Amino acid sequence: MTDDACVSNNTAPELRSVADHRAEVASLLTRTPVETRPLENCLGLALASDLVAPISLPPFSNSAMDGYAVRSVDLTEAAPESPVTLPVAEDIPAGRVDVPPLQPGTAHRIMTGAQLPPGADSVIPVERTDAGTKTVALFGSVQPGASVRRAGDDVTEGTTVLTAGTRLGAAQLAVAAAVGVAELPVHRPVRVLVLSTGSELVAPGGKLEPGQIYESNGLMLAAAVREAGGEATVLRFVPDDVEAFHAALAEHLDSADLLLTSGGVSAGAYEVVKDALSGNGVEFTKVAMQPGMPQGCGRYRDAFAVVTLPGNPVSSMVSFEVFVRPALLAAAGHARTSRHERQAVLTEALTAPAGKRQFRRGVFDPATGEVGLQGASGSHLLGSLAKADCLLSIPEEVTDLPVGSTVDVVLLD
Ligand SMILES: Nc1nc2c(c(=O)[nH]1)N[C@H]1C(S)=C(S)[C@@H](COP(=O)(O)OP(=O)(O)OC[C@H]3O[C@@H](n4cnc5c(N)ncnc54)[C@H](O)[C@@H]3O)O[C@H]1N2
Ligand code: MOO
Repeated sequence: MTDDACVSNNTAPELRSVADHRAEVASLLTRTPVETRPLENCLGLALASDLVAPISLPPFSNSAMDGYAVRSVDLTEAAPESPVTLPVAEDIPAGRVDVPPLQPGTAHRIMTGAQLPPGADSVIPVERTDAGTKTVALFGSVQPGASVRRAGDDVTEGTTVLTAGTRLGAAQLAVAAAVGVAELPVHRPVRVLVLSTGSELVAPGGKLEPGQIYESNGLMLAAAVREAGGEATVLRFVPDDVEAFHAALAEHLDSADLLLTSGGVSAGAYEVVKDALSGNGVEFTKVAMQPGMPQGCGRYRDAFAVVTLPGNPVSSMVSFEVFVRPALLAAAGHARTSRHERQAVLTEALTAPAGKRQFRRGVFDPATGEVGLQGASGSHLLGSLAKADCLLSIPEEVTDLPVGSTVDVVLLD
């Protein structure tokens, strides 16, 4: 989510703006240290310094096809009705290291990826030959360079192949391996302690009594942290004892960078998160946003950073997207901290509260550039959230959007 998506001067005066709260959350997390990891342990992490290619790719000129390495001048007269026949002097499978030069008037049988012999300038695919092994009939001419992958035509030795801050996904890890690098300097993942509170919560799989619900925020937030390249540990705490809450946190003081809580922060009589963290470095506030109004953040007893998210599942997830995800990515060294955003055409009318940035769930159609709403605005509508692939970001001053309006959408996948 870019800064522009949320900056507005039209925030309700008693509320903190989305941009201010996001900056506050981001300021709590410092850049994680750099460590060197084997490639297989780098998925999703950010590269800490530029990767300069120690070799070129391809490292040597090689064949793009299974066929015959030839000199194109030897085939100028070749045609389907009048093939040119050449002796097959060598067989070159991929991996052969002693490749003899090609003499004029001969062919080498060659496989995809095998070194092009000196003297050859092109490869004719086996389908355009009689596939002979002693002599071969070639049914057409070839251009110089045909079916040849030149040394260095992909990556040149000594050039930057990946820049610092790049997220290491499958393709990035593959190119590092292809240039022969076995380990990379990366920022250590941010370690997040995910805590959900609420005596109404029952672990999925258990039996529900009337008044109880299954716990879902802990799993959701831990998964969101992991998707953003962080490490998550989930803690569950039943809210009746502030001292027990502090004792539970004390066990993790040295092993977490961020405590992420959900629930227990609004105006109820039993708000353990608020009771335990107020006065211990955490400030609670209301942000001009819907869902996600009750928020809190700070530094717990000069140790880890704390972000308290509202308990309603959609509020929790949207708050994670807007405040926590960009901060986690920045702290872990990622150059790109925002989702892809674009403008889309609304297929149905909507209304939004004045003075608050509203995030509605939607489904975006990339073929038409249209977006439809997925469910109503209620912050308990987890079923709708699970079907959505984008958030519509509706500015603070906008209260009505008719069908056909242009709206900003944040793409979630
Ligand atoms: N009088 C007021 N009441 C409320 C206000 C307010 O300003 N004044 N704000 C409302 C808004 S907006 C929100 S959002 C919620 C936030 O409440 P809390 O963060 O204190 O969350 P809880 O009360 O603990 O829970 C809210 C809701 O979410 C469910 N929940 C909580 N944790 C989980 C979990 N881990 N897994 C699944 N579901 C969870 C919980 O059962 C409640 O239904 O407050 C409004 N009220
Ligand atoms: O503002 Mo609360 O976070 O929607 O329901």
